[in-house]
Parts: sequence; structure tokens; C-alpha cells
Amino acid sequence: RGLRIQASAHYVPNRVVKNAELTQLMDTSDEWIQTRTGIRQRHVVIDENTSDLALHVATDLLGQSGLSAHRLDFIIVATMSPDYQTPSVAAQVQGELGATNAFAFDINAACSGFEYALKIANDLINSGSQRGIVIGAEVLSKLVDWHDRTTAVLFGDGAGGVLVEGVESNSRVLATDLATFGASGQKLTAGKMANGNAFGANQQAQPFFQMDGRAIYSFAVRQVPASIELTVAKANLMLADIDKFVLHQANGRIIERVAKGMDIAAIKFPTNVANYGNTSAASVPILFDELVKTGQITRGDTIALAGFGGGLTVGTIIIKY
Ligand SMILES: O=C(O)C1CCN(c2ccc(-c3cc(CO)ccc3Cl)cn2)CC1
Repeated sequence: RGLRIQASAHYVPNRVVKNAELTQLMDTSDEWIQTRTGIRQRHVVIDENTSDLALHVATDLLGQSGLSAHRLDFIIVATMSPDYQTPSVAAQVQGELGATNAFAFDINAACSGFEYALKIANDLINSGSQRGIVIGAEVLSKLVDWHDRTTAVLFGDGAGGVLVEGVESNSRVLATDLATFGASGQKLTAGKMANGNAFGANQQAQPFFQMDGRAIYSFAVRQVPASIELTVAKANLMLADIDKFVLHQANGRIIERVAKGMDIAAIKFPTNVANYGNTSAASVPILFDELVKTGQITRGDTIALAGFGGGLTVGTIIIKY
């Protein structure tokens, strides 16, 4: 008995912003963005927020499975961009679905959030929960300074997720590796609230992304292969046993660097960063769902999901789909 992914879904807001449109807001170019990041466009919200994106995914998952919301035991949303501090996005989704038997909570591991959440779901199922929904959902466009060309060109909005269930089958989580490097956390920050109160306090709000791009780049190129290789070893597998590597879609060149560094063909590292930009915790489930829906991932495949970014964090999960 193990965790089986019963359905997958994704949702992005309708408003597409192509690179050329950004050149009207800041000093950048389509050519620079494409060559340095692989991004051609991103989706941004107009009147939706993170819980709306997550609810679309949850509703789609229930629709695909034919299950009533009452059958859900838990709802976990990985996000660094919730509508509120409280209620959580997961609680908002639980309320809108009427999933009255589900406990619901958000987790924040930034771009590794979906892997952290899926590992937690696996532990819940291995300790008695039967069924739940795991979603990565982000509206990063509210955390971006749209005049800062070093960050504004990188990020987008979106959500993706899976319905998981404990069943007797070959589908299961084979191994995981979650790692955090908090001492380097200041390399990538966003959404700092002021600490003011009636008695003083002096920290200013810092709402927008600030990133030491070079530091994150070298962190990823080093720690992502290390995490994948550790998880493959934990699963008693070889790298060649992995059919697809579904990596956080932060930057096309970083994914190329990781694949090359591991001496693995680029075909095993599919990308869709061109279409969505970096959607943090949503990027892996969005890509995973696209690969399933287009038949590039099929039942019986061995898949490695790997997230990396804010925290700093890394998270790898190997699943037999
Ligand atoms: O080429 C250049 O000058 C620049 C060099 C720096 N770049 C970067 C650097 C880091 C990231 C990134 C971000 C996150 C946050 O979710 C997570 C993971 C990563 Cl690897 C994305 N792009 C852009 C092009």
C-alpha cells in the first residue's frame, strides 16, 4: 500500500505577457530574456488571487476522479504567495469545495514547496490518511517590482496539483530528499512585512523579490544534482532508471547545466519555462500535468521531481507513477 497519484491538473490565469510587453515597463529585451532564461512569456492575474488558482486545480482534480469533496481527508497547498496570512489558501479551498472532512494547511518551502508537500502527503498516507489533494499555487506577480529588470522578467502566476490516495499498487513514493540551507536564505527574499507595533519596532517592509542571481544559480547547479543522486541511491536505483526528471522551471539554462553536469540527455529534462516563467511551487506540478496529459509520462514510469530555491531549499521525490 502506497501513495498513488490518481489525477493531476493545472491552471494559469488568462492574461499572457510576452517579453516584448515588458520592454515597455523596464530596460530589457526579448532577446536578453530568452537567451538568459529561456522565458518567452508568462501568465499574470488580473482579478484572481492564489486561492482562486488553487480552487480551479482542486475542482478539476475532483471532476476527473468523480469523487465528492467529502471523500478528501486532507488538502495541502504549497505557496509563498498566499492571499492572506490567515485563512490559509488550503483552508479557503476547503471551504469553497465543501470538503468538510478534510483538514487543510499551507506550507512554505518556496520553489521546493511541492516536493515538501508531497512528502508530507506520503507520510500522512503511510500513517493512515486515505486520500488528499496536494497543490502548488503562486501569484508571484504581486511580489515583483515591475520596474526591476533583474527579477520582473523571471516570474509568473499559476497552479498545479495532484489527487493522491493510499492504494495497493505498484505506484508509490520510492525515495525522498528534503534539504534546507537557511544560512543562505538572504540570497533570495520576498514579501517582508514591517514589524511595527504600538510600542515601536523599526524593520521596514520589503515586499518585492530581491535575488542574488549568481549565488542562486551556483547553488542550484551544485545542490540539485547532489539531491537527485542521493535520492536515486536511497531508492536503490541508477540514474538511468529515471524516465523523466521534472525540475523546478526557474531558468532554462540552469536545467541544461544540471542535465549536462549529470551527463543525462536533455530529452529526460523536459521544460515549459518558455510559456510560464518561474511559478515557484507551481512549476513542477504544472509541468508534470502537461507531461501526463500529452502522454510523455505514462503509468509505470519512474519520475524524479526536484524543486530548488527560496529558503534556500532543495527537494527531490522519486515516484513510480
Ligand atoms: O543570465 C543572467 O544574467 C541571469 C542570472 C541569474 N538568473 C537566475 C538565477 C537564479 C534563478 C532561480 C530563481 C529561483 C526563485 O524561484 C529559484 C531557482 C533559481 Cl535557479 C533564476 N534565474 C537569471 C539570468
